[in-house]
Amino acid sequence: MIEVDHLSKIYGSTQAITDVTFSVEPGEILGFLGPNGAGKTTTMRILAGYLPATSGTARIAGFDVHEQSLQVRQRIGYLPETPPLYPEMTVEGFLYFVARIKGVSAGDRTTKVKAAIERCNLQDKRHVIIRKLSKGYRQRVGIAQAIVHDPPAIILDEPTVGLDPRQIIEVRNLIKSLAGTHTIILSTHILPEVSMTCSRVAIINRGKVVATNTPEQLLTQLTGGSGYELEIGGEANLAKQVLLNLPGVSQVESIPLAAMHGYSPKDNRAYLRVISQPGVEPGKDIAAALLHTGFDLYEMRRVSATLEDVFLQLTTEEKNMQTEADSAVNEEEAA
Ligand SMILES: Nc1ncnc2c1ncn2[C@@H]1O[C@H](COP(=O)(O)OP(=O)(O)OP(=O)(O)O)[C@@H](O)[C@H]1O
Repeated sequence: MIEVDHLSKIYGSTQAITDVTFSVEPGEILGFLGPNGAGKTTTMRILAGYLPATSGTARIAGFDVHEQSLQVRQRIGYLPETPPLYPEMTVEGFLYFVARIKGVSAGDRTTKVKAAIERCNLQDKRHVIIRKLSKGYRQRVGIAQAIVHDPPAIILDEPTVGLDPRQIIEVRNLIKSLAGTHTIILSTHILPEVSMTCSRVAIINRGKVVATNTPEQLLTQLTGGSGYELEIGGEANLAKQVLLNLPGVSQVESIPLAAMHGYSPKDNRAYLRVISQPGVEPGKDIAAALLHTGFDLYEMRRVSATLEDVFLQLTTEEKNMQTEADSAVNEEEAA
């Protein structure tokens, strides 16, 4: 239903997105997840036909977002980061207005507006002026304007930002209720939003899609399942060599500072995460090998990888690689 093929966008000298490729199947909710500045809004605006790409193509229901923007706009609902509302209109008046400009025929408008109001649970507010609504209700009106012409595809850019926890749950439930009959892209920087709402996730970092999969498969693909976190006394690289030689150990990495929940790092200690092969329990061997080779073992605990680990791993590795590349360029320039 939505096909994005090698999209890139350059603003002046800023490369906002590079070679972004993914697709969304009919009825699916795809979470488009990335840290601030990753390129989510740029991608969403291109898909909605509001911004031309520098290169690449995107198709919605078979129509090119740039070449056939009129057909595309009839087939998508778009909720930008700031909903486009007319504050002096009533909820119902505004939805009639949007239905008209989205090309809903006069005969169909009443049914469509009524359906959008019911779907977004706005019955009590239909005659209220938008300016007087709370942020949560305004967001519902934003979603109602996106779906009033009953489009097959919906693009939501950070739909729960600024809402209180109760409103967040309501808006997430509303989005989930739209899946199946609609194809949805939900852009967000909030991890739990993806695990709670989406069937698949594309992770974007520094303008590039670094992974696309179901949340469960991302965990298996990138971490191989569960593992252990260790706090040891001694040199991290030596310990990594010792541990990588053990049967059942597939990966050993330093825990990034940002992911050190519950640890306050101390000098001369190393903090490692050991990933074990699925179905293997190498805990006893890890402890024995470390003590045998002269390391102190201060803490060892079993951990199940979370989507947060995967997200941090993907977004931190990319950053590290980029920092290394940047410093290589700087060294070359200095030489
Ligand atoms: N109009 C613009 N002119 C120049 N640079 C821009 C423009 N819009 C975005 N950028 C840059 O492009 C990059 C991607 O921005 P974008 O808004 O798409 O990211 P985002 O993932 O939506 O971030 P956020 O979650 O903070 O909204 C950033 O480096 C941003 O500074």
